[in-house]
Amino acid sequence: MAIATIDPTTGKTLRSFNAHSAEELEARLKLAEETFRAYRHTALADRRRWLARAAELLESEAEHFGRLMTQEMGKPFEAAKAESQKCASACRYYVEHGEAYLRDESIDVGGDRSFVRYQPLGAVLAIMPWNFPFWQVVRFAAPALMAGNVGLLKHAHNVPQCALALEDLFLRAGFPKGAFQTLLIETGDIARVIEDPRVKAVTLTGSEGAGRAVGGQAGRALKKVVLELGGSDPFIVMPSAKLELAVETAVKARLINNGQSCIAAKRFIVHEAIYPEFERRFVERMRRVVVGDPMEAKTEVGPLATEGIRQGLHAQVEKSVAQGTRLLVGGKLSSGQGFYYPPTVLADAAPGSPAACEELFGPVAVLSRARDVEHAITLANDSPYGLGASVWTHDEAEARRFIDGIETGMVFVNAMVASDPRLPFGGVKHSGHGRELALHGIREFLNAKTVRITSGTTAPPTQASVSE
Ligand SMILES: O=CCCC(=O)O
Repeated sequence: MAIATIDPTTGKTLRSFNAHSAEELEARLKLAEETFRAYRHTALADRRRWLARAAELLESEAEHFGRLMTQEMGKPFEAAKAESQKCASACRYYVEHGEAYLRDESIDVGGDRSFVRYQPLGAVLAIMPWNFPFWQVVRFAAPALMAGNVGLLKHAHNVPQCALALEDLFLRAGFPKGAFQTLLIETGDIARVIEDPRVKAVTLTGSEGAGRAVGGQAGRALKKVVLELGGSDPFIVMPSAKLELAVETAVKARLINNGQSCIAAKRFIVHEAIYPEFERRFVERMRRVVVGDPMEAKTEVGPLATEGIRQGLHAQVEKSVAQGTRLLVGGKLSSGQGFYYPPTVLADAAPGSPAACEELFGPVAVLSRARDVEHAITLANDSPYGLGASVWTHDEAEARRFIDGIETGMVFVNAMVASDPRLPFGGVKHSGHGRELALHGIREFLNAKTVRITSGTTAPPTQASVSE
């Protein structure tokens, strides 16, 4: 696929980029390795200073970065500026907590001194998606750079200007040349980079299919991999919920980022006692959503990122309806220019249809009814994915049951699922493995080295005591 900026509001190609030649790629891999050798010994105080400077730039240039994001993938401009600011908060989080997270950790084994020392691994390849073109990258890069790793970014083919701006950002913030580099390479070259001995680990945010490919390549090369894949998050509403707030949040949680977020709520599971009212209000609100130019402040939903995504989503909707799923609003392709898709509500997904089994990566919601808590949990878990879940109830026992019973990496009660630098982020099942952000995120790409220091004066342990 061409590495190019294609305006999703018009379909016009604005800028194209050549992929690196073999020599250029080799030079970048070499630089990454050489930089790591020195970078891993840089003072934590220096890394903190550079990261703090990156945060300042992300804030002061939010307008410029936001414009790039909107131009390349169509998210509303206000949300794009907020994304740049959120990146600043992730940098500041690791400025504040990184040093403590990297400290030796003592373990009391009685007598001897034992501890875990956390050491960086080296160059980490980050394969990142277009949907949050800054946030997905910075949430990997901030902890990785703080920990003394160096980053190699293979960004999505449709956000090259964001990718280059990120390399430039870290350089201007003061990080040494080579600490964070963008690789303009084709998807077909990723396997070669993963296999390269100078690359020590891989992180991917992307589709389930990409996860299988990259996870397989990293596995064959025996390299650590973090996979943050798709999701089909349930949004469960019980009778004790505040209905108005639940409906308002449901719409927001479905439409965030033009509906293209792994943690967007996609399946709305509503208790039968309140279902008719929920459906009425939800459909009414979805009908009124303002779709349009993402640069305009009043726009709630802009275009999808590519024509392929639009066609793929529409095919999922059409197939689901043909199989018996009810269509309540939307579901028609507009004839004008741009990759727009109308906010769409489906209900009672036909078994086996895309609406029942697949991730819908766009502004399409699927409603269903639950008889009680256990039925709601069964419906929620009836998905290959396990990323997040949002549960709306003011009954504490019910909330506890949902927290225990739902098979996801994250459960939010009376709130939509959202990432936060302070909270670990990641999923189970086909949503991937490993965690980003918080303490868990920085520890993913570290060698947790066990150290045990004895006095050197006692006899070696017997086999029996060693295996105890
Ligand atoms: O697409 C998944 C990430 C969304 C987020 O971190 O807010």
